[in-house]
Amino acid sequence: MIEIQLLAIQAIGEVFAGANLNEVLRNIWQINSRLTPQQRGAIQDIAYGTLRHYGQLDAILHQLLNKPAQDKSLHYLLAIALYQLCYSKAPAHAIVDHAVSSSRKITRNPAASGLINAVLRNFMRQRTLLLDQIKSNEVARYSYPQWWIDKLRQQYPQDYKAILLAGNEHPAMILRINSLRTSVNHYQAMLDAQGIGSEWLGGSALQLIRPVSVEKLPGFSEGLVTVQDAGAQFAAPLLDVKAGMRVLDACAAPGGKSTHLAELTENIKLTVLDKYEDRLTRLTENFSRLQITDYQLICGDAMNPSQWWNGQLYDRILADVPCSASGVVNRHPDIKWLRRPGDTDNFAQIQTTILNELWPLLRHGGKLLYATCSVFNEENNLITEKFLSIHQDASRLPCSHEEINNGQLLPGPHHDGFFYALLQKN
Ligand SMILES: C[S@@+](CC[C@H](N)C(=O)[O-])C[C@H]1O[C@@H](n2cnc3c(N)ncnc32)[C@H](O)[C@@H]1O
Repeated sequence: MIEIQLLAIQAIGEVFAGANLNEVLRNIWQINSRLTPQQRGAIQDIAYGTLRHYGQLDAILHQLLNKPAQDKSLHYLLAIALYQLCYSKAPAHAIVDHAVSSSRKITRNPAASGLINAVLRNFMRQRTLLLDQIKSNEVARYSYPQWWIDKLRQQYPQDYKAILLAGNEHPAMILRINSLRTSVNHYQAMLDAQGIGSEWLGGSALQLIRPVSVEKLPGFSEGLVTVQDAGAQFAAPLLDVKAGMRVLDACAAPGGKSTHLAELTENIKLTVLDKYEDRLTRLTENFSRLQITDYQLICGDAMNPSQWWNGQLYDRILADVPCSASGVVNRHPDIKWLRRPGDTDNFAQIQTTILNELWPLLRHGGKLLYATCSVFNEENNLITEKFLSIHQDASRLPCSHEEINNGQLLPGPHHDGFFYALLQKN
């Protein structure tokens, strides 16, 4: 457990220094190639769980420490051990013993191991009282930065608590059945035969009762299914693509929504664009696994179509723009600690530019779907309302789905948070 704790500390330290958790873990796996799948799973669980509940764990530490630990690694070690004590089934004495040993690997200062031991044992003695004392502290209760809580309360006075809590749940594993290759009923029977329970959510979406690794999914490498959140699966059907149409996915990588477009309608002229070469590599892997070969790939900037556009208008455009990702914190708990209050304004500028630049590429009568995985209004309705006020040739079509309210799909047990605005050129 000591090595697991130490690598989890490294991951959390790098996230708080500004790095993306997935990339950090990928690097840790690469450098420590001898880690077993179980060890990787344990590190991942501790890193994700500690970040998911960091507001609470940090508040407990503030109660227990007279002053914050000088060495940040010791602070993260305490947070990790508290996470394990509160949320794991590991025996408490083993967690404390291992934390003390881990502290010896971090520093030779003997006071450090004494501190770790005293703080953790103190927590175990006063657990109920300490948890009670931090109840009135919102950052501790919800485990989000205060500005994030305040923004959601202001924008969703009725729903903000449910949104915050949904972001702290373990994400569901949802599959999209490739309708070109199989059917929902048939694939569900294949899952049943493997002892993998699932629930149909509508359309091509099946939620697994318990997540499994993709290698265990029948026909995964042959392209029968894709792992994709149910909310993300709303995008392709909304765009209403017909055979023969020219379709642009302007922010396409890693290809979740564009592969869905290709699965839903055969014989479309699909162009997939993304600004980043490395992300396009992942996209091509996904296309080839799903055996989709008929598409045009462009590495280019959606903010600057003059660099890559050949002048032929599109019938449909998907603009799944870069955003704060505030609707998918359940999958990426690092996001809530990495974002800063001003980030939404920066994203809004990029989103507005992409929308304005893509609009001239759409033919008259054509449709553009503006999408984000954010719940912040500045990236969603505020962008599209401003766009509609400036572009007289644009109108907004309804996104008819009972769960989508004014374009916004709030995160819940069966899907993440998304925003969709379907715009038509008149
Ligand atoms: C929300 S993700 C898209 C997810 C994708 N649609 C899917 O369903 O798998 C946004 C994508 O936009 C890309 N991106 C960011 N800025 C861009 C730009 N200026 N032009 C084109 N792509 C951009 C990012 O690399 C990222 O892959």
